Amino acid sequence: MTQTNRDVTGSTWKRPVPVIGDATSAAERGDQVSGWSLGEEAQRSLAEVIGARRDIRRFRPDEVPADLVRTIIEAGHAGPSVGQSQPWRFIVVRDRRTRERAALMADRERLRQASGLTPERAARLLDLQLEGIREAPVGLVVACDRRTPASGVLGRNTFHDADLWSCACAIENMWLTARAHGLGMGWVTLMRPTELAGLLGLPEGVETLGWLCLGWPDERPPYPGLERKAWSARLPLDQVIAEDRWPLNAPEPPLSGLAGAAPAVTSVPPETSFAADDPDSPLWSDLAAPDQRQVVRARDRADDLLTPPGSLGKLDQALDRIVAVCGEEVSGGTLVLVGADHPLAALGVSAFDASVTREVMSAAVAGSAVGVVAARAAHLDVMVVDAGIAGEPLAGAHTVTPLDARGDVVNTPALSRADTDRLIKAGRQWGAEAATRGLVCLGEVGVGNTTVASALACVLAGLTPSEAVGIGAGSDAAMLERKVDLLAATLTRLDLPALRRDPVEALRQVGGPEFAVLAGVVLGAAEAGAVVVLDGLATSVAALAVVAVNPAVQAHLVAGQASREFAHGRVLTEMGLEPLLGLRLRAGEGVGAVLAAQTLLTGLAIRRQAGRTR
Ligand SMILES: Cc1cc2ncn([C@H]3O[C@H](COP(=O)(O)O)[C@@H](O)[C@H]3O)c2cc1C
Ligand SMILES: O=C(O)c1cccnc1
Repeated sequence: MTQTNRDVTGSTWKRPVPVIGDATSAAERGDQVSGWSLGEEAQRSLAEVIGARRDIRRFRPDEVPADLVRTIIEAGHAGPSVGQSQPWRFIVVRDRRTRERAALMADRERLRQASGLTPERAARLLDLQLEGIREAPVGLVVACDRRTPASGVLGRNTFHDADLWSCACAIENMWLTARAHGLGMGWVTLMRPTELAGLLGLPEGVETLGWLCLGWPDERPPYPGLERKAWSARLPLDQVIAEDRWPLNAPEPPLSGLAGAAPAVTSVPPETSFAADDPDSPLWSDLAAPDQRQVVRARDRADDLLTPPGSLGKLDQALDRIVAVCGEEVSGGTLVLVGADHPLAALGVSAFDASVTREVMSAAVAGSAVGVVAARAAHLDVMVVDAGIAGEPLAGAHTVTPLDARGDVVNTPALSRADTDRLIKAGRQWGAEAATRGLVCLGEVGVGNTTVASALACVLAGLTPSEAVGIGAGSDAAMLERKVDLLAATLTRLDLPALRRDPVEALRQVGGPEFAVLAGVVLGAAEAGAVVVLDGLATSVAALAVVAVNPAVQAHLVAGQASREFAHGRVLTEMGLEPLLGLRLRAGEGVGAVLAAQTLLTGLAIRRQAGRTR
């Protein structure tokens, strides 16, 4: 039977066209099923933008106009969301300290990930620049407000995570829009979600999807960076398409990517890895990480060298850091060697008698201690500091000693608060002084101080006593056991979360004089525009106290080496620092820092003198 448009009266009526919503008729839609198309030009443009979208990790320092940021967020807000719930909230982060802290979280996580890979894969990962949080002038965090019960949102009762997918759609919209405008975006999920939530003060029930870096790109990759670096390849399309059902005999995932990846994080992450903001703290500083213009200029210069970019590996990464902080001209430096005795030594934690501290420090002043000889051979200056060595003040050394009674760490605080503050202050001045002569290398002497350093590592980096102790200058099995027991006893008298938020108090409770002075040196040198080269566990844990208060200081640090102390690696990871050398040193005295400085100075000479390509 043929259909007609006439009704029982034989009439045809005019179609009522709605004045709101869809005005098309069924007839129109049936006559031209592809009539909703935006046309070939739009299709071509869209395909072009999708094909040209890249994850950007290198940014120019130029500002992004606020209206452009808004345009991009508008595109996100135009995205699809489950039940039109619009669960996204866009946090625009321009605050320097917040961005520096986020960058530090990513540095830390990068090292944690590498530690779970095969050595070859780890090396490849560490060569990659994985994010540009510090560089990008804008950080954008998409947070998903999940506090609406899933049952209250159309379509979420069955797929609970559809709200998160909605946020991911918003991100893709923003990413494409940024690309169309010539802006680069990089999506960073290399950080612990709970740490990022803590950093941004997100309430319970609000989750982030990571951190988006936004800025003008300082790379224009024609294809994905991870392909360019031979990390992974795009899968053939047919390998990812199945018909009707999951294919039989399909290879097990992962089809590509992180072979041998680290297991997922299982330990409970700390609430926050940073100290409470306290401008009255003697470790507080207004220091900013190096200006991104300098960072990019340093890299621009390195890109011109007559050698493949990054050919010096880890050394190149450290050199980029130094050049960004203080330029290429640095050709010298100073070893700041700080010594002190420790009441803890009386508890049998060292293979050597406490008198060795004075002996070695006297040799340092005379120019024949191992660290000082190394420094002289590397053409570095030496500054020797007596921070509390039993007996007369050490002739020929700078002196700042505790005035109040000292404790053994295990049962009583190591220092008084007044002494801690004073020692930090003195170190800060010496650090500024040493900074005028180039690299500032840290060294220490103090019989028993690897155990003190372990105690600080427990407090500041969350290590357990058995993770924190090492052989020091030469412990045997019984001594190691005793050290673990003493540390365990120490921790029972402390309020660990409170101490973690107050690194000065940590230095006072479970530190000692050279740690406080070294922390001051780190801060003073960084503030004066120098790069500080760390040595072993003791110097590194002193630096950690400073970084916990001021994330910007991290950009001024180079980890000279990974020492024999197991905890050293963990402390460096906590600061997001990868050690330059791995010589299994257990010398102390700044030997590793000096050897690293020598290598760094050679690298700087290459940067200054090697052939250029324009
Ligand atoms: C002769 C001598 C010279 C040193 N120079 C540095 N250390 C290193 O060892 C000490 C820490 O190890 P522990 O905690 O096991 O006592 C610190 O003085 C450290 O700098 C030395 C140790 C000795 C014996
Ligand atoms: O790792 C260190 O810094 C270390 C190890 C042993 C002795 N002194 C220092």
